[in-house]
Amino acid sequence: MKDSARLAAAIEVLEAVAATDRPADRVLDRYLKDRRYIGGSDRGAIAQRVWGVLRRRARLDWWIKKAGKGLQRDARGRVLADVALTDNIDVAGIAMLFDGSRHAPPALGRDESDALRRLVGHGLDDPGMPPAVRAECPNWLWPRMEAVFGGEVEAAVRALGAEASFDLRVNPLAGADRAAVIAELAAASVPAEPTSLSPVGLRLDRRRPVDQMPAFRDGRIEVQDEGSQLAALLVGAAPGNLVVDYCAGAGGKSLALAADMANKGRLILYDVSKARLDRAAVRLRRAGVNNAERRQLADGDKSVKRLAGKADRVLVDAPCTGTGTWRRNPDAKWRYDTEALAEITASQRQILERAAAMVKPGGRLVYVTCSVLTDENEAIVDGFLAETTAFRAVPVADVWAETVTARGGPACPADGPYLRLSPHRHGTDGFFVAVLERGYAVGTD
Ligand SMILES: C[S@@+](CC[C@H](N)C(=O)[O-])C[C@H]1O[C@@H](n2cnc3c(N)ncnc32)[C@H](O)[C@@H]1O
Repeated sequence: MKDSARLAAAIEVLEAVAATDRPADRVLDRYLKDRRYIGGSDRGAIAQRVWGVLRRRARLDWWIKKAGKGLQRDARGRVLADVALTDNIDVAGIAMLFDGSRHAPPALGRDESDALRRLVGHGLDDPGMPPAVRAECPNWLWPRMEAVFGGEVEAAVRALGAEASFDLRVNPLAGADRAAVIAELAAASVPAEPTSLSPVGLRLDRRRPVDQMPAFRDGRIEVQDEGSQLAALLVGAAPGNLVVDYCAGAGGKSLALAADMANKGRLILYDVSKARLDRAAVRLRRAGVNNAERRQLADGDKSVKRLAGKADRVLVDAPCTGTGTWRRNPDAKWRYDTEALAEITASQRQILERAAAMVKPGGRLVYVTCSVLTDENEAIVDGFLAETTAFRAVPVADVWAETVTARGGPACPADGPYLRLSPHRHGTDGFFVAVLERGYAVGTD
């Protein structure tokens, strides 16, 4: 493929991303699957441009505005600005790539050439950019990020948008042991190190097609961010427990809960999405889990009511804005606004209340999001606790000592009632975890 055809393909993918709610990685996968004739290095170049433009979007848009008329804030405009600002190439060179020939993008217009002339020679960063633009943060979210991260806000938000690490969880249910898996991967020339916080994780040097490896096929490893591993460990699921994973999705955390239960007791996966629960089934089978039930939620679900006051552990991995996963989904940050946030927080509060009813006296309700925003985290949990006397927050350092340090992990990196993980501090995706315990005596509301 010529460079011009790669750029045309990147523009097509970015247009498709803008036209759908599906995550960018799915859109890109589909695009490439439908075009199997595209070779490996071309795929890499297309993906690199697509991810680069998505990660640099705020700064590209700032330059597009500055360049005046000629470039639009759309897929073509952003790719043109990206080439001008990051490829060290002049306008004549860009015109050779955008020449309208077969497989190339349509030829440059005069206004486009003029606008590009105002960009060429500049780098992507500029001292005149507002901090939110420099950090690639949507404007409406910046004050919220400042409230969470204070003086570290720029470093924190930049890290949220940088490239993600690639982590695996080792699965003892399938007979895996961390040191043995490291040795096996090393023999296949895949360097892996133990994760620094999770006692059951491995960090690879970069993203790898692990689904081709025997350790993945026979369920000894799973792809899971270290932050997600920690959230699951903090649930403290134990053999013989009744554990409910109330927003189980495709089962990422259910797999980890099942491992902690050693296949003893009952693990119930709920979700509103049948497609996700179906994907969970495949993963549960591969991981050797045989004590899990999957249930699609419907309104007024009787099976939830039957579990009232029965569960030892209920995990609520709530649907959220995903600000903590921008490293993996850079497109997601542009999909929300204050209205969408208000809808999400209303649903989080409702889900937490429904899930709470299933917890038995002495049992625990664990609320998790992969967002760093106070609206979705402390505000939800504190609002819930303010209206019930049945639950109290267990300080996260206490839970961590029981569930992470006791398994060979380090001391808790946080104090206070809740845990907030973020890439700039912990090298994980952004996560929030609150552990609430139902008392035996006081209030049952
Ligand atoms: C953060 S994702 C779960 C990820 C999953 N726990 C994992 O570790 O892979 C949130 C899930 O909540 C589900 N969900 C959305 N609304 C829900 C509701 N009202 N009740 C239960 N689950 C819901 C979504 O379908 C989605 O799968």
